This record gives sequence, structure tokens and C-alpha cells, in this order.
Amino acid sequence: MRQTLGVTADKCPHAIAGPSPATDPAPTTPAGPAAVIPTPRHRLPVLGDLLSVDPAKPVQKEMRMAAELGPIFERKIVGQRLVVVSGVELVSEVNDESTWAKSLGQPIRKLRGIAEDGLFTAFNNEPNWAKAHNILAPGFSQSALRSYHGSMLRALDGLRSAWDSAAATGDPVDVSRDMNRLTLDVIGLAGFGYDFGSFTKSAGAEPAERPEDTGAEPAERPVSEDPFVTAMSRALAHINRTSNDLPFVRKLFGRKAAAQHEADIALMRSVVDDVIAERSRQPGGHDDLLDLMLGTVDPASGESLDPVNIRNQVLTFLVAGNETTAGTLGFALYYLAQHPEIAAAARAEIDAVAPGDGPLSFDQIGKLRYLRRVVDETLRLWPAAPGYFRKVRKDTMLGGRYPMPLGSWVFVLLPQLHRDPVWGNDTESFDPDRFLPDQVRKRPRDAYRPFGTGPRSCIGRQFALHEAVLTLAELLRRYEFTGDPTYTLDIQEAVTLKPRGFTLLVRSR
Ligand code: HEM
Repeated sequence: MRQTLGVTADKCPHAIAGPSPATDPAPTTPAGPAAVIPTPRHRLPVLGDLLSVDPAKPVQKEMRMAAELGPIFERKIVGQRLVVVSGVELVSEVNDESTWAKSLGQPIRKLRGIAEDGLFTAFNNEPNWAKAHNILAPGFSQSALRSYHGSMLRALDGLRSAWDSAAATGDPVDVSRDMNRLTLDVIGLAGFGYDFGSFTKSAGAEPAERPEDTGAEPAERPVSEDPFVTAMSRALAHINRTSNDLPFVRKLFGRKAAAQHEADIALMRSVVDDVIAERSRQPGGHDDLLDLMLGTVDPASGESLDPVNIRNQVLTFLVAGNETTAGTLGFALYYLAQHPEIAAAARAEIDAVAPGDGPLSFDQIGKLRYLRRVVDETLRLWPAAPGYFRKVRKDTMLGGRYPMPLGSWVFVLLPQLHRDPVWGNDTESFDPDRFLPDQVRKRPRDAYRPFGTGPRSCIGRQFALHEAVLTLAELLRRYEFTGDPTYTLDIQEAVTLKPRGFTLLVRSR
């Protein structure tokens, strides 16, 4: 496996500072007699468990099934087998790199159409994974993050002027839309020096796909008028919609949408190629991910990344670094609005760490430990990337009793793992103090995996956490906000999770 060439993300020297978790439990259980994995009731001939699928909210449906069927269950849809694992002991086993590895599940394979062998969608043995991992890892170190702080603040200016106007007019803000605008601007500026200007180009943005053409929800709108953003929103919506459908349905009804999808990907590639070409003419001095990719060689192989792979990495970061952080911020704002006492405690911490109203400094963000726990707890209840796929490297018995022949794969269902009994008996309540160091130490490390596991875990973890804490701090210190008391949390699933239809009324402090 080439993937062991670089540092593993879990042992990364720039791993996030924080409480040290308890030692992992032993990853394998001694083998006993083989058992049958629980399945849903009412399995049909040929169609299998098709009736158990909720195409609009597959993750939330799987959570209900896990609550009913237990820490492991199997679904078969028209012959395709899916094993869903969510109990902490079983997850601990499938996270063991000596027996299991990352697998590219269906939605991730579909993303390959956009990002090919970019970091997120590369197969484990594709040479470009190790090369890009080694070249890009320094781009996520503490010192690199420090240099992105200014770009994050610049992107936040756009959000602040939009919320200032809303505060003046009394209009509610659409939280998910604004968080998407912000995170796109952040990754564009910090990663590639590209300004999407989402808050200035946003007026009158068209729906991502006309609902009557494609079945898209009217709510799926691109966050700005930028043609790249329109193409990306539409391409992701297409991937989401076609991830769970049946091939013959797609063939019959999906020709027009497939042609549009190809055109969208072509447009995204050409925009990114232009950005790279322009930077290649004036390389250096930007201190961002693009400079790193254009100007560094992989210390292990002595090779640099080829231009097509650089394009794949840029597309990867725009996709992987945008929706996930935006969803997390949306959920965090939802919980802060629900719990004024938690918002007040966070504000008190911010005021103590950063009196006055100048922009927060990089070092001040690391001192906001309570607010960081708010983000941790948000990622527990609603991990924006709701799971990851693992495949077995050799015949094994999962949990000592479920046979997993070589090549079998499972899906780790994170929101349910994060509600495992090790979290206590009030797992639905929002309680940031679950992440106090002594509480963290009491739990197995594998009880909490919002950023995945092993060498293929999230390279952008610290970037995302810094961005999330900074954004929430800037919003909390500038605005009081109240949610609509009639709103009940509605979670939109589109590869990632985010609150849908959630608005806030904001008032300047
Ligand atoms: C709260 C925000 C985020 C969450 C919850 C999150 C979650 C994850 C998860 C669960 C994985 C592993 C997927 C798998 O095993 O298949 C992953 C991988 C990845 N993430 Fe993130 N992510 C976040 C933010 C970011 C950001 C901001 C970036 C970039 C700036 C990023 C870039 C990546 C990349 C490139 C990978 C693939 C790493 C590899 O395989 O080498 N993510 N992320």
C-alpha cells in the first residue's frame, strides 16, 4: 500500500491540540460461530429491501433502522448488499488499518467524475494519492493555517455586511445559504487566491436546476451567480440524486440531465485550468495550497504533481472543503439559537479572550475552548459528512461472528455511532461539556469520528475547525440572534447534511 508513505493523519505532528482520548479498545473480538447480520423485515424477492429506502433522507432512515436493528445491519437492494455499522466496538474493528482500509462507496465513486484521483476520491493504491498527501500536508500545518487566517477574515467581511443589512432591515437570514457562501469564499481565497465574491454576486441567483427538468428541489439554489458555482451546485445535486437510483431508471429518464452534468464538469475544469494557468505565469509568494502544489516535490518520490492532478486537487478542495464546513456552521447556529444559555457562555468566553471589537487574532481562536466544544458537540449530533466506507483486506469475522470475506465493505454511520450508549442515555441533548478533557478521556477514541479514520481521514480538519470557531466567534460577538420558534430541525441530505429552511433574525450587539 502506497498510502503508508506519508504520515498517517492520526499521528500527524500537526494534529489538533486537545484532550488526549483513552486508549483504543483491542480492535478484534475472538472468532465464535458465524451469525447472520440482522436485516429489515419484509424483504422482497428480487427487489430485496427496496421498500426500506428513503431516497430523500437515506442517512436519517438508516439511523432509524440502526436504532431498531442494532449496531450492525444489512440491506440488499436489487442484489446490491450494504452493511451498515454503528456500534463503537464494531467501528473500532473496521477502523483497524491492518485488516480494513478506506473504500470508495457509490457517492464517492460518483464524485470521481468531477475530481478523478484527487485526494478524497483516489483509490488507496493510486500513486497520486501518496504524492499529493505528502505535498499538501504542510499546507494544513499550524503555520499554514496562520497564513490563511487573514483570508478567512476577508471572506467574513462579506458575511458581516450581509448580516448588518439584515439587522438594519429586520429581514431573516437564510443560514445554510449564507454559510455556503462564506465557506466557498474562504476556500477560494485561502486555497487558491480566487475570490468567488459570493455575497456580492448573489443577487437574483437562479435555481441550480429547474425543478421541472430534473426533479431538483426548488431550494437547491447556487449560492451565487458565478457560473462556476452554478455548475458545481448542479453537478453535486445531480450526483446526489443519481447515487441511489437504479441504472435502468437513469437510462430511461436521465439523458438530458446526464448531458448537462457533462457540460457542468467541463465548465468547472476549464475555470480551474484558467486559475492554474494564471498562477503558473506568476508563481510563488501567495502562501496557499496552489503555490504548494505548483512549487513543491513529494519528498518520498522526488516527483511533483502533474497539471491534471493539480486541477483535480483544486476541485476536491472546493467540494470537500465547502459543504461540510457550511453544514457544520448551520447546525451550530441552530443549536446556539436553541440554547441562549450556551450562546451566552460562548459570548462571555469571547469577550474575555478578545475584549474590544477589532478582528480576532489567530492565537485568540485557540483560546476559545468552550466555543470549540460547541463545534465538537455539533459534529457529534450532526456530522456533516455522515459516514465513510471501509473494505476488508482479508477474510475476517467482524465482531467475532459476522463473516466478511475479502473484498466485503461496510458503511460507518456516524450520527448513530455518535449516539452509541457510551455517550450516556441523553444522546439527543446538546451538551458541549461532553467534550471536557476528563469526559473525552473516559470514552473510546472510536466513539467519535466526524473526520474519518486512518491515513485517509480529513486533511482539512484543522482548517475546518479554525474556520468554524472563528466564524461563530465573529458572529456571536457582533449579533444577537433568534431562531423562528415554529421551526423544527429539517435535515437536508445532499452527500453532506445541513439544516434546511432554517432562518435567524439578527440584531447588532
Ligand atoms: C467540518 C468540516 C469537515 C468534515 C466533517 C469533514 C469530514 C471528512 C471525512 C469524514 C473524511 C473521510 C472520508 C472517507 O473516509 O471517505 C474527509 C476527508 C477529506 N477531507 Fe474533510 N471534512 C471537513 C472539512 C474539510 C475541509 C475544510 C477540507 C479542505 C480544505 C477537507 C478536505 C478533505 C480531503 C482532501 C479529504 C480526503 C483525504 C484523503 O483521503 O487523503 N475537508 N473529510
